[in-house]
Amino acid sequence: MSENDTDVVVVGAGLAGLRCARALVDRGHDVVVLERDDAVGGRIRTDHVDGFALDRGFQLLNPAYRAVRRWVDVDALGLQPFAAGVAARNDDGLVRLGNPLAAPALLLPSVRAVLPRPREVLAAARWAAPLLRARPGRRLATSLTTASPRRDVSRREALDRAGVDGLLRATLDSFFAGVVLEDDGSTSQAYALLLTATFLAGTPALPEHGMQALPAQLAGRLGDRVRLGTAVDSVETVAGGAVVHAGGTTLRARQVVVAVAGQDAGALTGPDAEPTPRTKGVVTSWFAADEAPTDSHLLFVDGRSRPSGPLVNTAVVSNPAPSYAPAGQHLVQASALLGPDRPVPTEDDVRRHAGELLGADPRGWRLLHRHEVPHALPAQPAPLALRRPVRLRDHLVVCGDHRDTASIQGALVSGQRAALDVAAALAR
Ligand SMILES: Cc1cc2nc3c(=O)[nH]c(=O)nc-3n(C[C@H](O)[C@H](O)[C@H](O)COP(=O)(O)OP(=O)(O)OC[C@H]3O[C@@H](n4cnc5c(N)ncnc54)[C@H](O)[C@@H]3O)c2cc1C
Repeated sequence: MSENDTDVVVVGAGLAGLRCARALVDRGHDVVVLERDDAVGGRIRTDHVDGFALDRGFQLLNPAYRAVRRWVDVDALGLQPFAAGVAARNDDGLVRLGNPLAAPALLLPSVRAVLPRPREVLAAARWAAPLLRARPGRRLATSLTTASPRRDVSRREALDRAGVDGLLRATLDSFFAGVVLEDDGSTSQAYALLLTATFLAGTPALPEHGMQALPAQLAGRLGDRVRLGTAVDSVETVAGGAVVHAGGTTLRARQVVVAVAGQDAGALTGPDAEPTPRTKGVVTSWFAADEAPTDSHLLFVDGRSRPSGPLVNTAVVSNPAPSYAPAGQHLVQASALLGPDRPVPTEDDVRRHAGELLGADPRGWRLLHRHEVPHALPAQPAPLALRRPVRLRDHLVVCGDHRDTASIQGALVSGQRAALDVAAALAR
């Protein structure tokens, strides 16, 4: 045994790798985490520009995620909640729809928006009915996916079958486009319902010091077990363990956990890796404004019959999250889909569309930065595969959001599952 030997090497310090490492350390194992980048967080990083906090791609933390409630000190993050709803620009103006239980101020606007549309409301209720039918006492995710896995269809098909159209369809479609990063309705209906339940259970928010505070908190408990700036070149399983090559260093461990994003995993796990998951991209433009374009704390979407594009959503982030902008300044995010057939939109188009949705003149806004994230999320088509195996072979385990749901919740759960599998193997 060389001096480098350890029980477990975890490759990657995103949420999955950090959760996995922490669970193993708590069980008394020696763990080393190797991270390629100069900080932990993976897809959850925050840049600080001219006093503004700019997350690398707009995203929100829902404190209702079970994994977050269980493994994150939510109070320490100083969460700043958005309003629990959306503002949809439609052909007649702006409507505000929300969960009145979480945001009582949205009760009247929501009632006003849906009252003239009883048929649409009934259809939307039909679409969401499986949420009500979920068996009491079972986890919703399990209920939705194991009750009738073969019946899971795309969210487009489910909405069509339920007859959802008009304003509610346009609002649901544009809202989901920004969450699951596709606007063709290809995401699993079971996953769309799971997300809906999570949005009803909790209000998405931003930590006081930016989204990166979340992985930073998880890493803080690991101390110098995390080695930054260490890109792993290869992982080799050998008799009794695995060997990890990183730069000039070789590390031998009894178990290795590859906790990198799905599109990068195959290069390290070798020929028996699962097929690389299809990913979806997003580009977020961040603007500074001297005047708040609106005082709303909502996310704005395009619910018009002919959306002008290119944005899936926009928001004045500093309204709900004042810590994201210096005093007297305002921060606007504007996000568009990114992919092979979705090039980065021009700044003029982004500015125009954000101005239309927010009902403001965008000409004075200053572009602070544009984050292009081509592999933001693994696709979640139907039928939803909720729990993919984490053990690839003896001494080698994988985790990451590509093993569970494409979310903060999924990444944390996959890390925990990997840790339990590794702990069991170490005990043998
Ligand atoms: C723009 C955007 C918006 C999102 N919005 C939401 C949202 O609102 N709500 C939600 O729940 N989820 C959201 N997500 C998804 C969520 O952020 C991810 O699911 C989660 O962060 C994935 O964590 P992970 O640990 O699986 O992977 P990653 O974060 O990708 O971590 C993998 C780590 O491995 C490292 N690595 C890769 N290769 C190597 C190597 N060879 N050697 C060493 N290290 C390596 C990487 O640097 C990285 O740190 C969003 C994601 C993005 C990008």
